[in-house]
Amino acid sequence: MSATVASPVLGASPGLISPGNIFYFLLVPALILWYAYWKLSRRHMEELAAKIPGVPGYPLIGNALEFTGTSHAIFDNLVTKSKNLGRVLKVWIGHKLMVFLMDPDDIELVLSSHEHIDKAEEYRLFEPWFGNGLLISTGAKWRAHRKLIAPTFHLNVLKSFVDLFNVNSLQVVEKLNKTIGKEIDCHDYMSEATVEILLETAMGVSKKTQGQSGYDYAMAVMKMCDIIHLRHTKLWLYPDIIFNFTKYKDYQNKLLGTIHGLTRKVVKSKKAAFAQGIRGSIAEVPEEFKTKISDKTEAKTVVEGLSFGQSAGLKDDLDVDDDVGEKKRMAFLDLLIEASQSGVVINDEEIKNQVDTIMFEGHDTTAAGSSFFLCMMGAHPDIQDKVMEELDEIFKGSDRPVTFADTLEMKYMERCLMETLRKYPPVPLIARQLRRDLKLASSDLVVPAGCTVAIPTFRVHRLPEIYPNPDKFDPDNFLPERTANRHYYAFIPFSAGPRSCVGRKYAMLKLKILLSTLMRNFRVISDVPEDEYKLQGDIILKRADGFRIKLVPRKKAAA
Ligand code: HEM
Repeated sequence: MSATVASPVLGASPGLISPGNIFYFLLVPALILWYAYWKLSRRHMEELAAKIPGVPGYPLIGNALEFTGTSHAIFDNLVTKSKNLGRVLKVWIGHKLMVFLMDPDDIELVLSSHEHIDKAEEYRLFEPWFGNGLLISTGAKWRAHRKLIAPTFHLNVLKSFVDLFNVNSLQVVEKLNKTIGKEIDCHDYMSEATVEILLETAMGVSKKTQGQSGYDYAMAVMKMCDIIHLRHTKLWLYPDIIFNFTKYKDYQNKLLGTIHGLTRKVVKSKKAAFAQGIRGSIAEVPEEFKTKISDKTEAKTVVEGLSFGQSAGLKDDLDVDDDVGEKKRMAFLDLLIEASQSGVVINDEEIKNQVDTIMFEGHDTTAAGSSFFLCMMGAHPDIQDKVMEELDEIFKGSDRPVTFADTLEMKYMERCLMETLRKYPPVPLIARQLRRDLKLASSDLVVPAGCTVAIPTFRVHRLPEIYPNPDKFDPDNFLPERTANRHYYAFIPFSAGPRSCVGRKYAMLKLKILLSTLMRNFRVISDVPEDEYKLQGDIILKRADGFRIKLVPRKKAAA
């Protein structure tokens, strides 16, 4: 071979020092150094994690295979496996550590803390949807916005929504009258109704002027949840760098177009009304629906269902009894727009984020809760009879609208609602990012900083030590004598502590008015026993087999 033919290596450079070689010489040690640093920085976490019991996994992927299959299969698998394990359980998903806590004493440490308030990293997938909204924000921003928003769900504001809850509930009855005797998925009806109720109450706009049906919005939300759940379970879709090149990204953009389209319109109409000096909801209430706004003495007789936790001697920012003053007693969007006029506490983009957050949190959770309630009525006719007896006692056959005072009399129905939220908590899992090690109360274990702490409400609500016969639907679980000595953190459908649900009183009042109106008009029939339900826990708990029920009229349906 002639010496003039350059070797591909030597010919490129007379020595070993080519730019390519320098790159490799530097890259390899840099990678080794980075890996050594990464391993070292995780040593503390891995040492503590090694002591926590868990399911054996595989190298590199850990327990990731437990999260494969259909939504229902994943949910079923996790629930079944966790039943036989202890109350603290570790799971590795690739390099990510998740520690599940099921002991109420441990849960209290996390949820009551003002330190462990950061949402888990997995919530970042909501960012394109909610931006920096209350559900996912943290630190000073979260604190300032929580302080601003919590009073807008004060009982005195909620009482002013009673008439609109009534009007909207009767409109659902009219729609359902057309389905008599046919099998329906009641979740479709509940989703549409809960979106429309939110528009007319917390947002204070008329649903008629929004040009897009609540149903389209609700369906877009449901599909967005499917995408987010898919990214939580199909791990290759989790990093944006891959997700952005998939068909799901385009689909997500389309869905967000529908979702943000509605919220933009809502903010625009409210601002226009505000500019004209109009305050409060612009939705119309026909004269016959106008009930007397209850006086302050009634607020003092609030039962535990509305004033969650107060009965257990616990208070948070929603349980303040003091009169917060006329100025602060404004509905959600009214107050945000007023605050934005000064531009200090909240700007326009942040208002949109909060509207997106409340529209999602406020509708999908209550749609699931009310749908499960109706299924429970169908599955337990004896319990349904008792609910009807109580309602007949309160309303004595009259068609009059529900008053706030009536809702306080619905003691048995409230127990049924609580029991529904126990067995089927709409938010089946709450997750936090730990910034500091957490020494557990139930054992000597320490949960390491840097991991995700997951609180599976669905499992906690079925602990046999706390709820004997936990799979039985038994509203008496919420008799005062039974709740009195129960650990407060053993029933957490609305979470608890500083990051508890701001909408819980709104939810309970709305559900009582909506569901009592339905139960005054219909009997629910269902021949699917509870143990045949196929559940899926993608963000919000649902029945994968559909919320199938039939309705028959309790009295002659309106023509
Ligand atoms: C049955 C109905 C509802 C249930 C079961 C429920 C449950 C929950 C839960 C468990 C959380 C904590 C989530 C977490 O930490 O990841 C939460 C937070 C929240 N909920 Fe609800 N919710 C319901 C209804 C509502 C309603 C009607 C609204 C508003 C109108 C609402 C607004 C919010 C907001 C804004 C947060 C975030 C609070 C914060 O982080 O400071 N929720 N909800």
